[in-house]
Amino acid sequence: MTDEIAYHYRQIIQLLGETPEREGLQDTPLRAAKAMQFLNAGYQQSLDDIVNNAVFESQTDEMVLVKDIELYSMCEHHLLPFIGKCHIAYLPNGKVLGLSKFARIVDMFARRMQIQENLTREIAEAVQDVTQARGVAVVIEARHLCMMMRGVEKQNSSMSSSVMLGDFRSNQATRQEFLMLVS
Ligand SMILES: Nc1nc2c(ncn2[C@@H]2O[C@H](COP(=O)(O)OP(=O)(O)OP(=O)(O)O)[C@@H](O)[C@H]2O)c(=O)[nH]1
Ligand SMILES: [Zn+2]
Repeated sequence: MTDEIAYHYRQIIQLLGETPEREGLQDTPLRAAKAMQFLNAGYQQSLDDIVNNAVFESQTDEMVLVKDIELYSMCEHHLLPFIGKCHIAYLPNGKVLGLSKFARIVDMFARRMQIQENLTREIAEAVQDVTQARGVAVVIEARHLCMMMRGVEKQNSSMSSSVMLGDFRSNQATRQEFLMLVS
């Protein structure tokens, strides 16, 4: 698979006007193939694998917030990166999720071809699925290189997207508390 992707990268490099045989580019197709496979590794993962049963019984029913999870993904329109932060909160319902698993869930969905809105929803639904929480809230703030390096070339714009499930959707005070904590 890696060799096949590398073969196509070699063709692309040539079509873009470069000489794939020149010294600096000789190993580039293979490196690029490996990098692209890493950035799309989320397709090979499942929620069960990454959560690995790290769900623990707990009587806490207060909001748990994991803030500022770094996020690197690729926009599905241009295959260029979008980079930002993800904030996840949930209202436990007898179970809590291992802390590192929030970042693993973000990475699993970010390492796929995405648009930010769908990524936000997939993360929220996965956390809901695993924790059976009374509510889940996810906010992503990101900058899209397809808008910065090309296209409209706007360097300072960023995009915020959010998904509120359960009590975060139905209870204004809960939603406000979350938004205040992440702002
Ligand atoms: N909503 C949303 N749009 C995105 C995301 N990533 C990229 N896009 C947009 O997808 C759109 C694709 O538009 P097209 O007109 O088909 O493609 P294009 O000619 O390359 O568009 P420009 O970027 O405007 O040059 C652009 O408006 C991008 O800014 C994302 O995560 N969410
Ligand atoms: Zn794009």
